[in-house]
Amino acid sequence: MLHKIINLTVRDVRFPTSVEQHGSDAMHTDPDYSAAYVVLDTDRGLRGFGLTFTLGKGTEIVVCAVEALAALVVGKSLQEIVSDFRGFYRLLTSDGQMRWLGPEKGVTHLATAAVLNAVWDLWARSEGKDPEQIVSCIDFRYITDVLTEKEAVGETEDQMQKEGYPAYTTSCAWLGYPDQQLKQLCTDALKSGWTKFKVKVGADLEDDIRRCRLIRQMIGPNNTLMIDANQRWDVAEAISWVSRLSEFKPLWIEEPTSPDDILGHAAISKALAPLGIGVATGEQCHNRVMFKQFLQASALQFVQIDSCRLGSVNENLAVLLMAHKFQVPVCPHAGGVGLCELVQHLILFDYICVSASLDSRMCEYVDHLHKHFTSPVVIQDAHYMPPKDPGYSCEMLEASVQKHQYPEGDVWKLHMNK
Ligand SMILES: C[C@H](O)[C@@H](O)CC(=O)C(=O)O
Ligand SMILES: [Mg+2]
Repeated sequence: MLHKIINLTVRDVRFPTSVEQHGSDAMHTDPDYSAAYVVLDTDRGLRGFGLTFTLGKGTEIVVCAVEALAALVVGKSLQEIVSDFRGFYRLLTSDGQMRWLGPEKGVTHLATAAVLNAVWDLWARSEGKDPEQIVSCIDFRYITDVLTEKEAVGETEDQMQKEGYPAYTTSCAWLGYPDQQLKQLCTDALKSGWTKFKVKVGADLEDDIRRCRLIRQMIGPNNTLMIDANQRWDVAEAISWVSRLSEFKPLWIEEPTSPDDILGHAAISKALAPLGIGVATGEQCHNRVMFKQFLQASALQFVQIDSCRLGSVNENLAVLLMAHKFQVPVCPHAGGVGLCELVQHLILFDYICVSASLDSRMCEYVDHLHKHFTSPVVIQDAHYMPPKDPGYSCEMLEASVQKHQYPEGDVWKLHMNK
């Protein structure tokens, strides 16, 4: 356990997913799935791998922010960190100068996530953990009015090894896919056992009606449909637009408006409840304090944690526990590179140690870029199977990193010369 961290490297790794419109939505029309990829080296040779997800441009800014945090990590031993992980979390998020850039939001928080994801990976590779130890990593400051440490430790049975955790797919219906591709992908997904599908909406109502009709016809009345607008609308517009799509019976509308508008989400939730449509959000919810207020205001019916938007496992645990207290199901966001690999750990923890329920719960799956990881997710019959390798599953193949490093990797040299 006395692994002293002697070096932190961070690299800008980008995949040109926008070329084929993978990952496209109403607000992010040309996403290049990217990561600020962190490696921690220790004096005893053990390494920790972490990342935070970005969309191409701007990854270099996150890389700078990680570099600015490096001095707080390098020189510490793993034992020193995890014996007071809550304190270490606070050290990273409360640095007297750096916190001015956040606090606990935006680029600095994405950087915090990358660093802490690597620390968690290092810790997980070095030993096993129990729920009490994990809860001791959470900074309860600002949320004790709704959740205390005492309430936080729970237990349940583990059926996951046999059945896996239920998943839904977003990969059939990115906004930039033409109808023919959408049909083909949907046919293939149905054959592979998928029963829950998310469709991107929000750019053009007539297109949405056509695409939702197409998908609903293909999946039939009993499979589940979700729609995702990626923050495209104002509040009133969201209500009227989604009402027009209600005939397709979506389970939820995701990110209908600004991710910061808690009361707006509450108004949308209230208006759409009679139509049987819930509101899902979280992939751009900056921190546990925002989630606290979303829950307090009944502004969301599905909590979408994100392994890289929040301050790593530490802060995600706080949100899982608050969601449990408010009895709101957690359905994590995973649309990005490495997010499926990371978030599978969090959702398994939620089931095994917190919620003990699969009711209204499922984890997002996107079928992109897994081949670049040393321990890619395993999906069987539309379920995430528990990862077997030690660690947090976000180590990338070195060859992939080199090839996709921006701007010097071969992929980008080729791309820029076109
Ligand atoms: C830009 C990303 O692909 C985004 O569209 C992902 C997302 O909203 C989701 O997976 O949900
Ligand atoms: Mg989304």
